[in-house]
Formats: sequence, structure tokens, C-alpha cells
Amino acid sequence: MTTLLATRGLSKHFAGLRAVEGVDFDLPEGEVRALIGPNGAGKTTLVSMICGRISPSEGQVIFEGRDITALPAHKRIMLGMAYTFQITSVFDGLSVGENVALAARRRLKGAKVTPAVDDALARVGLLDRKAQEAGDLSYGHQRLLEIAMGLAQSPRLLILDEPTQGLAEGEIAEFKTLIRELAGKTTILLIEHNMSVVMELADRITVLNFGEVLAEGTPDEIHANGAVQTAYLGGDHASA
Ligand SMILES: Nc1ncnc2c1ncn2[C@@H]1O[C@H](COP(=O)(O)OP(=O)(O)OP(=O)(O)O)[C@@H](O)[C@H]1O
Repeated sequence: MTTLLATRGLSKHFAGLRAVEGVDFDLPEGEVRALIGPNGAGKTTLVSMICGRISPSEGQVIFEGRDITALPAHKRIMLGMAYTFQITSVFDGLSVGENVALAARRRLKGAKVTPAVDDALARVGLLDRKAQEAGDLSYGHQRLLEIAMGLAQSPRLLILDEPTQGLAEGEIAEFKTLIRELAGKTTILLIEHNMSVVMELADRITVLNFGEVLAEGTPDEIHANGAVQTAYLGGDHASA
């Protein structure tokens, strides 16, 4: 299978702190990959370098075989990278539809925008709320709206940073259904602490610990990995 995204020797140091250190990462096209690890392991820092939100101290980001390390974030969106981050990026005063249209216009133009908006809203189950003010949505629906904002860009790679954080059980079940529908069509990189979500959705899992890749494998392989269990049980996120 073709490699969509790769990193080589990717590192980020913050004033002596090695947040990410020498990460070699390969994500084949069409895969759902979970990125897990204890709090502070470097997950958000790694995906921030992949998206171009922060620049690496060392190393390369490669997308479809092209070195994009120096490419600004908005140009990576044009290549087909979409992402949602832990902090909500919804504009409260705009309607649900306007929020998704703004996101869609980062990549699409003209007559392509409206169908992309409706399709993305339908996928997350929010089409009937298109005209509603986004600030009036429940927290769970705002998280789904953010995913719709990513989907409306017809991404090649969708990066989701803790998408189920703060969601109710029923909303988590809806999220799982959504990702299962996308699986195989869109390559997904998912930072997630909820282990049932990870184990049920991921084709493969990459475990980060102290900024380095500790393990990589299928859910069963990771579940059986002693080093992973030690990292979690020894860390401050034993429930993860
Ligand atoms: N802008 C920054 N300046 C200084 N240190 C930072 C900065 N961003 C992150 N760090 C540090 O880098 C390390 C990795 O943080 P990061 O947020 O990437 O971890 P994480 O695995 O995403 O954690 P969590 O699961 O809690 O979200 C942490 O020690 C964090 O405090």
C-alpha cells in the first residue's frame, strides 16, 4: 500500500525539553491509525508538526513522497490535510452551515462548496441543524461539527486530536459509526485516550512515550505488549 504520510527523525525541543525525539512514522493510505501514549508523551506536538502548526527542531515531514517540512499550514490543507484540535475552533455566532462552509472554502471553490457542506453535515448527523447558531449546539454536537469541518475539505488525511473527549456514551457510539464509515476511504490519524475507541477503530496503533515511539502494531499486539502496559501503569494516565 502507498505511504501517504511519513516522518523521518522528527524532533521538537522546547527549551531543553525533548517533547518529540527522532520519530520515524509511516502511515499507509486508507489506514485508521491511533496515536496513544501517557499525558505529555508528545502526541499533540507530533501532529502539530505534521500539520505545520509548529516547525520541527529536526527532521522531515513527507506527504505523498514530497518533503513538506517547510510548507506552511494553509498549503498543507490544500494538499488534503485536515485536522481538529482539542481546543474547539467553532465560531459560536455563525450558523452550523456557515462554519462548515468556511472550512470547506479552505480547499474548495464555488459550486463545490454547498454539496461538500451538506455531505459533511449529513455524515455527522447534523444536517437538520444546518441553520442553527453553532454556539447553541451541545458540546458533543460542537465536536461533531468540528469533524464535519474537517470532512468538508474532502481530506486525504484527517487528523483528530482527542475527538471523543467530553462526549457522552451515546455520542461516542455515533463517533465510532462515523469513523467506521470513513475507514478505507479517508486515511485517519486519531489521538485518543479512550481505549475502547482505539481498540475498536484502529487498524494499527502507534504508542508514544517520552517523545519516542515505544511500540507499533495491531490492537491485539499493543494490548499484549508489556512495555506499553508498563508505560501506562507507571504514568499518570493509568485509566487510558
Ligand atoms: N509550547 C510549548 N512550550 C513548552 N513546552 C511544551 C509546549 N507544548 C508542549 N510542551 C511540552 O511538551 C511535552 C509534550 O506535550 P504534548 O502536548 O505534545 O503531549 P500529549 O501527548 O499530547 O499530552 P496530552 O495527552 O496530555 O494531550 C509536555 O511535556 C508539554 O508540557
